[in-house]
Amino acid sequence: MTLSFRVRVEDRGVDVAHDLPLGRTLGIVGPNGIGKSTVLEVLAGLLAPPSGHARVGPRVLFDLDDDGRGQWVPPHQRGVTLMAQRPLLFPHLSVLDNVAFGPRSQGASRKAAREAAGDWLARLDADRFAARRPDSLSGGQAQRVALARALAAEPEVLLLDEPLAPVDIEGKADLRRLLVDVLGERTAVVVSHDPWDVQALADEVLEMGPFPNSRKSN
Ligand SMILES: Nc1ncnc2c1ncn2[C@@H]1O[C@H](COP(=O)(O)OP(=O)(O)OP(=O)(O)O)[C@@H](O)[C@H]1O
Repeated sequence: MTLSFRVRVEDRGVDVAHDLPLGRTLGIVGPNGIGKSTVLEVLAGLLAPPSGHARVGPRVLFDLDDDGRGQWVPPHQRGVTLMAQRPLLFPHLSVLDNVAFGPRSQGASRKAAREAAGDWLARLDADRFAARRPDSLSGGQAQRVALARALAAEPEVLLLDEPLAPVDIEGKADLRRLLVDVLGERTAVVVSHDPWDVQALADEVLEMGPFPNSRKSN
């Protein structure tokens, strides 16, 4: 069973395909502006591509022919969570309620959602921020909270866009270790500029080059 996709967004010069066995992590690398974030946005359902397909095992995320006809599943029904480059936390909610948002919107009771949020924050060593508002956090702290929020939604596929970019050099090694731990047996796609991060986190690498793309696996 795989996460298989072909993502084509011609006006952004993007045309890539990959088959990733479920439970593994794909690293996407390539120069600025080549379309790495675009691939994640399409998989998450935030950007509707003109054509192409993506499946998680037998489950279709989208499957569109060259005329754009076919199936397109909306973001909240995909079981796919994107942690974007800038952690987009809700400013009016506490850290705990930000993380509880995913389970809550999936139908968990307020108490159960908060418990799950507390557990994830503890696992990411961020439980001491639980009562704070996002605007009082540093970039690295906010990134841990954003990661806890993404994981608390229990996605089948986790997409991470430059997860270590806002973290300073001291915090990087710690967060990288946590990521290695939480990515474990998870199906994930990680975009990163940093070869160390890719080496540490990814089982396979998709290298995006000028259209048409080049590919490699390690
Ligand atoms: N919202 C948008 N509307 C139109 N074009 C966009 C939009 N976002 C990105 N692009 C264009 O799509 C192309 C791919 O951008 P994308 O952000 O996916 O690249 P990237 O590889 O993730 O870049 P970086 O490494 O700088 O984050 C670029 O040419 C960019 O200018």
